[in-house]
Amino acid sequence: MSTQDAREVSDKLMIELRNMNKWYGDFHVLKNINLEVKKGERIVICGPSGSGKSTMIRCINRLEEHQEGDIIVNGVELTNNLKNIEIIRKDVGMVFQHFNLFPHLTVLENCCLAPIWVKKEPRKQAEATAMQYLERVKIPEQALKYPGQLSGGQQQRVAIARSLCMNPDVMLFDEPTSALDPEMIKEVLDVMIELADEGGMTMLCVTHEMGFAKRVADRVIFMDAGQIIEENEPHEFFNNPQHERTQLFLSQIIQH
Ligand SMILES: Nc1ncnc2c1ncn2[C@@H]1O[C@H](COP(=O)(O)OP(=O)(O)OP(=O)(O)O)[C@@H](O)[C@H]1O
Repeated sequence: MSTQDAREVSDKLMIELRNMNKWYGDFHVLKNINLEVKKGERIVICGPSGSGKSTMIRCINRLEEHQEGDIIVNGVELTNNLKNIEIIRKDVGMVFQHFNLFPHLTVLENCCLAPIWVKKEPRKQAEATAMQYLERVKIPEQALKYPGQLSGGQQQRVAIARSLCMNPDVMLFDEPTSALDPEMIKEVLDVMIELADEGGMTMLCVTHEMGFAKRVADRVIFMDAGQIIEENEPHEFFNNPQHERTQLFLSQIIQH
């Protein structure tokens, strides 16, 4: 565990992937994935382009279906018949590379949509909660603007606030800074670091921001060609990578 905070990781398993396999047609994209994530754990997933990182986290959120093995989220086994989709949508928040905000809704409306329609919260309560989270990501003054009127960094902070409004147990981040201009990356990473430091939230982040990984991750997972090749706590992962594919990957990326 990171030494920067006193956050506890509980023994409760929040996510379990057991011998999980997925194909796109004939293409075997995820090969026998086994992963256990404890409540409150913060995991960074890295690896070369096309190695299956996004597909793996999209399976956890039911945006993709797996064909073999088990995925259990917060004690609920995910089947491919959409039966559990509502539970997963409430428990698991996701932040995407391209923000995925609704352009025709204001920031506040974007944040309130799911709490009102999925959780059946009264509008006033949903708006009050949304304003709290917009304050937390430091853009309450943008509440009545439309996404197109905001910078990329601001839009991504709205996307994070929107996810938090559902009060999820797990947050999945799929390369949340890779579509941002360099000067906006820090403002988004700072929000993610704050969220991580508060503790309690289980976080899985696909990112190549290795400074972020060193700062907040309890565990770094390296994927290549659809497999988890190596995992370790950050200091060991970066200073003593075991697998030659990990060594090659780390030698090719910029580390801050
Ligand atoms: N809907 C799809 N149909 C067919 N193939 C797909 C589909 N989505 C992804 N793939 C392929 O699956 C592989 C894994 O893709 P994925 O996006 O999970 O990788 P990644 O590690 O997240 O890559 P990146 O870092 O570039 O986002 C890639 O070869 C990709 O082309």
